[in-house]
Amino acid sequence: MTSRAEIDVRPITEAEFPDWNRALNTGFLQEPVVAEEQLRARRHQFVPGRLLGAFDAGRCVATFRSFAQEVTAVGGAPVPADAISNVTVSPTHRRRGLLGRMMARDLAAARERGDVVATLIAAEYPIYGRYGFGPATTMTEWSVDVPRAGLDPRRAGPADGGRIDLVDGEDVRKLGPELHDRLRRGQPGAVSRNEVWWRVRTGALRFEKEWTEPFFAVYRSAAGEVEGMAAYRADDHWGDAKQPLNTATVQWLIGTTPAAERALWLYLCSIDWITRVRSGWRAPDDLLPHLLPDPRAATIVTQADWLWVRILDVVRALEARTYGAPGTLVLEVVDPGGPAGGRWRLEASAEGASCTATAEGADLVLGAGELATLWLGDESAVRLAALGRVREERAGAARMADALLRTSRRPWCPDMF
Ligand SMILES: CC(=O)SCCNC(=O)CCNC(=O)[C@H](O)C(C)(C)COP(=O)(O)OP(=O)(O)OC[C@H]1O[C@@H](n2cnc3c(N)ncnc32)[C@H](O)[C@@H]1OP(=O)(O)O
Repeated sequence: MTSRAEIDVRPITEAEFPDWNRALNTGFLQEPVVAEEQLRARRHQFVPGRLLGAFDAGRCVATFRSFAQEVTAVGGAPVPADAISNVTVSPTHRRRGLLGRMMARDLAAARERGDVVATLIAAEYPIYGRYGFGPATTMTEWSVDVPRAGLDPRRAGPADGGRIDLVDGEDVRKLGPELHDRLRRGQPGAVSRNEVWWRVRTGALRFEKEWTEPFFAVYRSAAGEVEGMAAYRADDHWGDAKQPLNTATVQWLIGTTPAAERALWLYLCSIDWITRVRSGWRAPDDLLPHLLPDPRAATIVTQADWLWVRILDVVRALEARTYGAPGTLVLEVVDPGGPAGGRWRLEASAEGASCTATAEGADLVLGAGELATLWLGDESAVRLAALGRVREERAGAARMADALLRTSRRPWCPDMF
């Protein structure tokens, strides 16, 4: 077997892209042969320098891709992020440090470029904490038992003068990007979607062999503004007594106003034959259950960590966001060999925040992963202190951190990437 040092970790060339994709599929336990059409489509994600591979005797045995993204901070500012995806190590080469080498290389380059954070969606919880990532948003998926929800079956469309129309992929590519941009400007934790995202979700680019068009629904307000959009599929399931028992599964649903969210969810829960609606990946405080006369008709089927964040630049990350109250906190961030380590004085006020390196005594001591977990406002410092993951050096500092950092609505990342 080739020794550790002989395995080359480096950016791939475009000519190596097919071999890299074979390794990618292998790592994700998918059919290793990637057809020419899929390769052509996936090539749109090839950015020189941003796809790493590990090569053993010329064969690709590990993959890693990062791309430019923006993640919305609390308060709405877009923050430049190094989004990480397609992380695999072939089963023949696991636990020999290949992920560690690829991650170190990518994070160093991200820091060099000036990215403020790195982001990813973790396949398994234990993988990324060691690299200074912390879970920063939570995903909840509901299953709605439609007959139990208590909706009036005579209801016909939105009651607010708005309307819902079914559209095709081309309309989605036209209307979706601008709608989504409005959504993410107001949604902490949301990430940017590039053109490839829209093309893949509408079948204009086929990353996978099997693709069929879902239903696309658009909500327009009484004033004619596009305020919401959803993609959903329905299965074909009938009961023994010849009654329809179909499930609608939401692929994605975005609304820039509560009226749009209400209209789209009530639409989905009132389609004839549909007796169950799977919500897809929502924020844990999504309106959905409470739009139903009987909220218990919506049961949680999945709840898990979702967007993981790694702070690369503490000053810019903390200055990019707004705070729930004015106050001063000195944070000692433990990040051995990493960019977030040090003691930082955060001064938050209505005018914004300033963050500077300081030699003062710390109020709170925490790891880089804990800082990332607190950054989008979803987690409580008091809770992390109770877990022993944050240490108070000044009594009441964790409570103070919560007053500053936490938000009234929870952050949400609608996307998987
Ligand atoms: C953002 C994304 O793309 S998420 C997708 C992640 N990919 C997958 O889940 C695909 C299947 N899994 C894999 O391909 C590999 O197991 C990987 C990529 C998760 C890990 O790759 P490896 O090269 O084995 O990791 P590496 O050897 O660098 O491990 C570093 C450390 O993390 C630990 N580790 C790695 N993966 C895991 C895991 N799944 N669970 C627990 N610990 C893990 C290792 O034990 C090691 O710990 P140590 O330093 O204390 O010995």
